[in-house]
Amino acid sequence: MNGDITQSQEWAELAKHHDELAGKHLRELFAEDPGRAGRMTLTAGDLHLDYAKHRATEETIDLLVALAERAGLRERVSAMFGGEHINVSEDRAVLHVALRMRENAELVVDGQDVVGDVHAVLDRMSAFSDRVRSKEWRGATGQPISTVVNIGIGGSDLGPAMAYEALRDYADAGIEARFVSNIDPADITGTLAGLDPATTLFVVSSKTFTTLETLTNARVARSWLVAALGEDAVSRHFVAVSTNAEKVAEFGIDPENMFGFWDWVGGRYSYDGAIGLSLMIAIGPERFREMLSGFREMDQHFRTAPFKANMPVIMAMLGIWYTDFFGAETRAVLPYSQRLHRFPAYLQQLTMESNGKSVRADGSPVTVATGEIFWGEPGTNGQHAFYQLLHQGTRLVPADFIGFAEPYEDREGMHDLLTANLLAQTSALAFGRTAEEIAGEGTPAEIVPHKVMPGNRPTSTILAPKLTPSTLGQLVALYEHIVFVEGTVWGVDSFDQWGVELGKKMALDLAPALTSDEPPTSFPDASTEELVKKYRELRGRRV
Ligand SMILES: O=P(O)(O)OC[C@H]1O[C@H](O)[C@H](O)[C@@H](O)[C@@H]1O
Repeated sequence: MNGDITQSQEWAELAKHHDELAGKHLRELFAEDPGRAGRMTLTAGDLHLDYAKHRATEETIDLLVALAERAGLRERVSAMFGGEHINVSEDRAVLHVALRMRENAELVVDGQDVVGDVHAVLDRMSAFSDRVRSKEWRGATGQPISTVVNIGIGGSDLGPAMAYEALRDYADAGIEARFVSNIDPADITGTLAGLDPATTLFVVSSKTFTTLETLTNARVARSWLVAALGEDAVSRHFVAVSTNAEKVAEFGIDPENMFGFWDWVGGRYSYDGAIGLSLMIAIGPERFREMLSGFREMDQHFRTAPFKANMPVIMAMLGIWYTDFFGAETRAVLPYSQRLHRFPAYLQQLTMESNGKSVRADGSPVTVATGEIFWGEPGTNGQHAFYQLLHQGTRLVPADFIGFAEPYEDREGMHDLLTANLLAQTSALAFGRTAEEIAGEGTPAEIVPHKVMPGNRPTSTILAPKLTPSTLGQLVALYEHIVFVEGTVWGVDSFDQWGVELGKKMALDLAPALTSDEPPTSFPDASTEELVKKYRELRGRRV
């Protein structure tokens, strides 16, 4: 819908329903309807979702689905998959879903054979990965590659870094991947530590190939390599992933060794394409394609399942429910999988860069909160750190718990203990413990209030058989589509990120004030002036 969805009948009905439901405890909801535990579940591909522990009834779900309909979600989904320019502020199509379409699918957008081009790049990536993995590709001294270093930031780092960590059990060619992103020199220093230039391959990943951090790190890596092996070694040790062939050539990387993508893939939606090259080298093209089939499975589900049985739609609409009706500020993502330890960080960019917007796609201001704040850590570590606030704090923090039935490798029953923790936490969060229950255990009266567990804290539980390339793809696509649905309801452009531009430009403008021999004379503001002076003083520069 155009305009302000909060003015719709559907929104008003949800507001009214919220007034009726907000005072109800999950204990009551389960007592009134014990069958909800069996009914409020969904399956998509290999993922099983339990959403019974939400402060919602079937009526809530109906009303939320009606809101999604009202927002025009159906048409928006067709528009995205059909290649319409739904990224309006940049006048671009939004086609990360094309990165995993089957080779025989057809999609021509703005005169471009999108699927053909995607598969041509995938084939080149596969051929290159195979050469590196089979040791046919050799470094300048004739030695095979043992470490791939991805140099990128944001979407050109978080995706492949998260996925490599998630799938490192599948890295079977003896090739380690490392990731460097920060312009803090400590990052590249740590990344290069212990590496042998002769066996190191750098993948410089940048959609624009203009990003300060990435180009700076790439230059440092280049000097490190050249110092050891000479200028001629560069072409054997540097490849690039970018949409900008000209800048890649300018940097001195042979366009033959560049893997492309297109402006219709947003950085944070890009690791299932060429940005995933370092991951593909580590786990192999076959596993990478299994991951793509997982993405595809979720795409298919999202596209075809009725909204009431649609996992991304239900999870997204529950996100709207808590954000806009309960006033929740954040959403925790708690993977009970050490391998997913970078997943919350990855989701932070995916969700917050996409939906952290104050104006709608047409430029008009939004009238409700947008953009959930995602955060989290793997269980059980989080339990021993911040779960106290989740259980007994004053804030409402809806949480997504993610678990797997099979470990890649178990040790003395540890995996079952891990899962027992997940289940215990969601149960305690939902149902808590009353003062009577605690007093009944003989707890002294003055301690009882401290031990009361209020409960009524909502969670989703996602269970999958095992963390594999395919289930990872399903999981990532699930959240991509959650972002899409929420963005559609809020009416924002989930595919631009103008808010990060100003800071980047100001950093470039400010750099000379820090480094100049002469004390600078102009500053953006009085506070920054003081800080620049303090910094110069601490660095021993003239003030
Ligand atoms: O891939 P690049 O062009 O180097 O961009 C890297 C990152 O930088 C930007 O500041 C954007 O906010 C991100 O969306 C992007 O992923």
